Amino acid sequence: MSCTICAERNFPSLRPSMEEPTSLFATGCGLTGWNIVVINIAGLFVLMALSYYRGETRKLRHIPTVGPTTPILSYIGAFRFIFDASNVIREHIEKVPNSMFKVADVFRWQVVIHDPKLIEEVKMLPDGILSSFDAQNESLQTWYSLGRHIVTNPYHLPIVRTQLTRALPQLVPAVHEEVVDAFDDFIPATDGWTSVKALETMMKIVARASNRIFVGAPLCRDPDYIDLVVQHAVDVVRVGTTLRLVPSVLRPLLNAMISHVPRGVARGMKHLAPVFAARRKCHQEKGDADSEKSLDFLSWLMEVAQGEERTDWHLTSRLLMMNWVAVHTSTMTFTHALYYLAAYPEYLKPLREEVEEVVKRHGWSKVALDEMHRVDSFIKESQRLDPLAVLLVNRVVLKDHVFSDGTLLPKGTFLSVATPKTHLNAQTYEDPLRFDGLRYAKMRERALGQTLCSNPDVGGGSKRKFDMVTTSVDSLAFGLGRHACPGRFFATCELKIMLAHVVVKYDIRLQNEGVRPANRWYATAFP
Ligand code: HEM
Repeated sequence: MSCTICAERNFPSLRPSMEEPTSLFATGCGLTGWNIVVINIAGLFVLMALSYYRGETRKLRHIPTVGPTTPILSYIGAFRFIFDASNVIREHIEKVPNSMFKVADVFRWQVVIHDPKLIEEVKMLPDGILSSFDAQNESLQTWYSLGRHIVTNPYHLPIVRTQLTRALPQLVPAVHEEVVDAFDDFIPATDGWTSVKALETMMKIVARASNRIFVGAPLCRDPDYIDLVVQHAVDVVRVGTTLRLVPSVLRPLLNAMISHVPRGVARGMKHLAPVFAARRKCHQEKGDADSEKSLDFLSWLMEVAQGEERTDWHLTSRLLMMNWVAVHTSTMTFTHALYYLAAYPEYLKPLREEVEEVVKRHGWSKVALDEMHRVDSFIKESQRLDPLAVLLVNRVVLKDHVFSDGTLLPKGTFLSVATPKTHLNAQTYEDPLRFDGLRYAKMRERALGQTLCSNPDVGGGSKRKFDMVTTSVDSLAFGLGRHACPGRFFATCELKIMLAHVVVKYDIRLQNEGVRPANRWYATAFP
């Protein structure tokens, strides 16, 4: 797949190859299509019998299904779900428009909610009824693939929510510097067009920019470290998806046999141990009052970690996990936006004008990013049409719960929210299938105009309502409710800097001009 960043201003060109899939999961697990089929067939029969006799089908009989529900036949649906989840979900929404439904995943039934009223209910339900952690663990066996210390002690979450988000005004210039350097390294300026593999190149740029605030420079530029953080995430997913195929009693053994994760942590320690040692030494000499203390995630982790979490091994594994949640998600999101930009180059001019005008007034700062409404709108519109997954907001029901439409979801049910229904709702979004890069900027202006007309003193709510960081039933790309992505404030800054840099520095076009490469999904893509 391809885009080009071009000659007009002596700019280089960015042109990813046509064969490159847009879904990381398609290649990311390191499994070929046939491997996936063989593994799934092997696991299929064991799980089919187990799940059927565990009575899951019986317990969820009252939830409509499109297609067969009997054992064996339901697995035809499950295989379709793996390779064509997006269309399976859309078909279900069309055929069962007024109620939740269930789809056969290879490993279980998955109940899908798409009615906006019920999605609001999901958002409000407490962790005691709907668990996000159990859903992550179930999908990717995080207990094994990441380690139980991460699952049982998620102390990184408040750090992402508070320290990272609050430090953004200080961090933005550093992220901008890293983005500029990384683009110069990977797509150096030339007089002509340069062909670039988008996903692969953006992955390295995102990994560098993210690690500038995770571990700081110069480590964020070390090619072996960058290769490790990208590869580690792939290993975690490969291990997690494979472990799901065997009964729980066999998982510790299989994990010990197939996991590369401990090897990844050991490789990471080679890079990180000297950094930890230097930071500890500095702390011993200067104490808490050190005014030159590094402002990065590693420092916050070292400050907050308790007990065994303070060891090099635990700190390294937590930093690799942060890379796992941050780098692939941001790369996928940015690559989609880049493809839209390449497919609709008419947006280059209005985006460029906005960036140049705002940067002239505020420099490359957080204030400037907050004023880049067109850039924000462009990425958000891309997320609306191409979120990370067709099903998001994954939760496990911990206690039997009756929804307001009278549907009972028994304990143990795996539920998700379908993105197409609300993201493509014609009542919210005019001409919803069309890509309109300035859609949210226009919606914001309209709402702000109306609010200011009715009361010139208000308008604060409208100001942020259409921003990328704001989650709602109509904008599910970052999830919803108390477990909505806490890293979205940082991710938004990083991706806006990247897009703003691309539009002022490059021209861009697709190898196959005007034709946006088709998406490829593995199951529902990212959890
Ligand atoms: C564009 C980039 C990103 C996208 C689209 C994205 C999307 C998501 C989604 C959909 C979820 C699940 C939300 C839910 O279930 O309701 C999530 C969770 C999470 N994300 Fe992100 N994410 C991105 C970047 C990041 C970054 C950069 C970080 C860290 C700096 C991060 C940290 C996390 C964490 C820690 C969770 C788990 C939250 C919890 O369990 O409460 N994400 N993300």
